[in-house]
Amino acid sequence: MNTNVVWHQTAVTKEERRQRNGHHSCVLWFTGLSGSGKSTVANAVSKKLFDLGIQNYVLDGDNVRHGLNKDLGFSAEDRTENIRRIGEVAKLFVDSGQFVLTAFISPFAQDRALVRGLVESDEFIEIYVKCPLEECEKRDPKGLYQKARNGEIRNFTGIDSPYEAPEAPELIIDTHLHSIHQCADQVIAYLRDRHFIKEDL
Ligand SMILES: Nc1ncnc2c1ncn2[C@@H]1O[C@H](COP(=O)(O)OS(=O)(=O)O)[C@@H](OP(=O)(O)O)[C@H]1O
Ligand SMILES: Nc1ncnc2c1ncn2[C@@H]1O[C@H](COP(=O)(O)OP(=O)(O)O)[C@@H](O)[C@H]1O
Repeated sequence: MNTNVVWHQTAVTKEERRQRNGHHSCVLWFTGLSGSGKSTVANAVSKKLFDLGIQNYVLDGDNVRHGLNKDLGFSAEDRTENIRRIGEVAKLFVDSGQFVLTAFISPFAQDRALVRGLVESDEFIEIYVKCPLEECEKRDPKGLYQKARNGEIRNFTGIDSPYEAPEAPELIIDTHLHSIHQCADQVIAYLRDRHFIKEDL
């Protein structure tokens, strides 16, 4: 760590940004197996928030791994570093007064706990995108499970790399039981219940 670097207080505060935006800011942390529906539901929620006038942005596993984290692979160490960096980016989004929706497998409970600890307790909502492995394999939107089963990809989550399901997430959405629209509405209902979305919106 560089001890000559000091945190610079910004001229505009998080509270002032929230007031200008007319809403709170927080992390919606989607976690689940590949193909469980993280990206699909996060984007559906993003659109609904956008239509309500809520500033938000989706950070997606595939996209971030093309840029910021293109030096990282899928070993346990690299996944941990992947999530740590995303957590820091998510924190900046919260500071900017926006909702940030993250769609990463984030298979390790300890890594998710680390991110939770980066922000305030009312700024982190862990959403377990629950879907049985068999269903994810059936969907196999990118054909990666097939490759993992054929031994063409190693350390694939759910096949030969572990996924630690959240023990106490704020929300669980069962994407094999409900439609995309229903799952997105479940997230929006949670946000309304907890006043992350104001009553008049
Ligand atoms: N070995 C292995 N295991 C899991 N996933 C793999 C692997 N190799 C490539 N992919 C593709 O990368 C996406 C997962 O990236 P993440 O950054 O979300 O993973 S992690 O949180 O660091 O575990 C994941 O995307 P999603 O399907 O959107 O989850 C896969 O498309
Ligand atoms: N209820 C649902 N929620 C989310 N995705 C669903 C649902 N039902 C079917 N799907 C399909 O499952 C796939 C999920 O893929 P994706 O969102 O990329 O998952 P992930 O980001 O978790 O890897 C998509 O093809 C999507 O259309």
